[in-house]
Amino acid sequence: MAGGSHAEAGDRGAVVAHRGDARLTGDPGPDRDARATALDVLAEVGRGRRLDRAFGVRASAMPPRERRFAQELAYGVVRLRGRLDHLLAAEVRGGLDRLSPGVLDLLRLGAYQLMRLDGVPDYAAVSATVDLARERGEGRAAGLVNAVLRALVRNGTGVERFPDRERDAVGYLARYGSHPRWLVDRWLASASVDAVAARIEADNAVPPLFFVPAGDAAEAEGRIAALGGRAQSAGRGSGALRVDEIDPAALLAAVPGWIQDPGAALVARYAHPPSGGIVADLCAAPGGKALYLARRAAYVVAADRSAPRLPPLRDNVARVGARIGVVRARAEEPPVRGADLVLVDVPCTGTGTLRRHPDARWRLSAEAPQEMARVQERILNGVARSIPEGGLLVYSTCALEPEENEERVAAFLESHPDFRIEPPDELDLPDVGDDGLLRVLPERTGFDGAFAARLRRGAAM
Ligand SMILES: C[S@@+](CC[C@H](N)C(=O)[O-])C[C@H]1O[C@@H](n2cnc3c(N)ncnc32)[C@H](O)[C@@H]1O
Repeated sequence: MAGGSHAEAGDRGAVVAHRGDARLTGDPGPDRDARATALDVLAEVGRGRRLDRAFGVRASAMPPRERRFAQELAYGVVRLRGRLDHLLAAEVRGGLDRLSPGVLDLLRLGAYQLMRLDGVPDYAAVSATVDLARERGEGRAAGLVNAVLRALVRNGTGVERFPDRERDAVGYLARYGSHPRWLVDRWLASASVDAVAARIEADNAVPPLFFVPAGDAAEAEGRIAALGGRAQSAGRGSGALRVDEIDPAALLAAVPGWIQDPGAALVARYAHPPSGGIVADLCAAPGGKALYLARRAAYVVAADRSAPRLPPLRDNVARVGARIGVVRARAEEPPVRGADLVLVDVPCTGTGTLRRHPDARWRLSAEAPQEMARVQERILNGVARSIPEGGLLVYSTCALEPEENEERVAAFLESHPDFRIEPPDELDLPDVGDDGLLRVLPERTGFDGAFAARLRRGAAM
């Protein structure tokens, strides 16, 4: 069973906390609602909707306890889909392909409760799933659901039912680790089984709640304690706090600051604009890095090409009261010239943030890193033209793939010999390598993965 209190970030940076120890209350009503909501969310994800959006819409009006249980179920099933399907395939005669999407989701939901939730007795998980099948008009499948889940109870859901790690590392990592095989193959091409296993374990963890105070950290910690929460530094120079035992909405209402993973915070910290300088953040929505940069800069221009992503960005700026102007613009046609520092936090595969967006692993294709690399190259080359002599350009992603990171930077430097890597040496950040690049690895830090290159235009002094 997953323990402790956790949080998942939504697309807009909104975070909903939940406990891994969600358990039956003795009142079947709320738990039934949570299971039904989780099933609706899974159906939407199956139709191609993003998990955070589907969950945000479906669960926003639920009472907190039911919402946490629904979140544990929906996020948990998506996160461990590969593991669940391996177990279910062994029990369903004829294979999973013969099942309708609705019945497959019901089985995943039931199997997840059997596998992960000690607080839900096996009999309750089975009978609640069978009841849900009947309610959903899947009465003809209720017998199958009952038989398959009972078989799982009998046969178990442990690691011994999966390919052996020594004999079939790819099979073990893909199935027990619940990651697509192409991604496992890709990572194993440049890292050991142990290293990939550690990354996969990090991806399958429920992310804690992290918060960046707008002002003094000690004061923020005091306010969090007064609210009954616990805060401690996330470390590694991120400036973020790990916060437990507190509802994110209560935290945001009472303490000036924003919710942000330390991996993302480290990109903004590493960017390190000149104190009192002008910054342009050209892929800014929903705005976490712009808010962080505004702590040091005199003014930040936060631009994004996406109209629907601008209102949440504006809301975040207004809530914190930061010196940030928001505009709609394409990075290739920057709305400001002559900034001291330009950040392009480009769209990417997001392979560093799979724990926060567990559905992304199933959406991505093996071609995605190359496809994203072409988009990133276009943005980076377009933005470079607006960087003045002596100015700084920071390129960043939340991906872990070399095509999107090191190879992009190498190709850029090759075609732009007037730029060079210039890390912020005065900061002493442990995730900056000897080559001056920032690499935040989930398996090393417990943070979301991130990459950044701080580039100066002009000859070395
Ligand atoms: C990784 S997200 C940025 C996250 C943001 N920096 C933060 O810290 O909250 C990438 C953003 O780039 C935007 N985007 C994609 N292509 C763009 C372009 N050509 N010009 C400007 N923005 C773009 C997307 O709309 C998306 O909001």
